Amino acid sequence: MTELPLFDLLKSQAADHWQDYTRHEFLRQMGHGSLPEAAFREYLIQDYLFLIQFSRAYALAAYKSREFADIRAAQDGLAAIVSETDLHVRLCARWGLSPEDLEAAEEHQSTVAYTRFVLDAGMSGDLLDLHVALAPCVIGYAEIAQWLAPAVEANPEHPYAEWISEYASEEYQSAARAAVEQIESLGRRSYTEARLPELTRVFSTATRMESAFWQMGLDAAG
Ligand SMILES: Cc1ncc(CO)c(N)n1
Repeated sequence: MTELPLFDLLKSQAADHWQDYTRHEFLRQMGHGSLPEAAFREYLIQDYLFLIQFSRAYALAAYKSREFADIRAAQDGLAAIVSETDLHVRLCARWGLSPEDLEAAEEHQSTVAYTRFVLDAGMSGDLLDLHVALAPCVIGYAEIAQWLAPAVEANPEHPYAEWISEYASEEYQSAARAAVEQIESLGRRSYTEARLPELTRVFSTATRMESAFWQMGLDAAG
């Protein structure tokens, strides 16, 4: 058993990386509304490709499950990811990009690195390893949106209102709470202290890959 809930323990082990990810320069500029559209556009196109691979990772979580409770958690995670892509399709349509255009885009190395890392962590490990690799994604975005939401409340014309509101929505926030609960549930069943270094490595790597994903957007705007 751990003293802290497992998710909090992992977050504290990776505190510096978590801070870099959830308070990244990309997000500061987004919050101020000064993020160049080119940065957001590159990010959003790559994120669509990212979500295809993340859907596969949730499907892998279903495959790795032995109980319906875990299959349902994977199904709910998969459904949340698939419905998240409506945002991407809607926003990209304004730039004249269709879902086919998005799917035809070339994957950036940051997208390949992050998604294949998560899939590999899941394939080579057990269900807890996989959910730990998935955790920074949904839980981090929920935290980020809570941080940025006041900027939208102060300015309904905020250029990134739609994106921020999506992740601040009750639906997304509750998906993030379910992701924490799933980690705790798996932790109760299969966490041992001997697993902490490897779980920390998986969690930290995924968190670092999230920062690299924001950086890819910033780099695209020069
Ligand atoms: C890179 C990345 N991380 C997390 C999320 C949240 O689902 C997302 N859409 N993209």
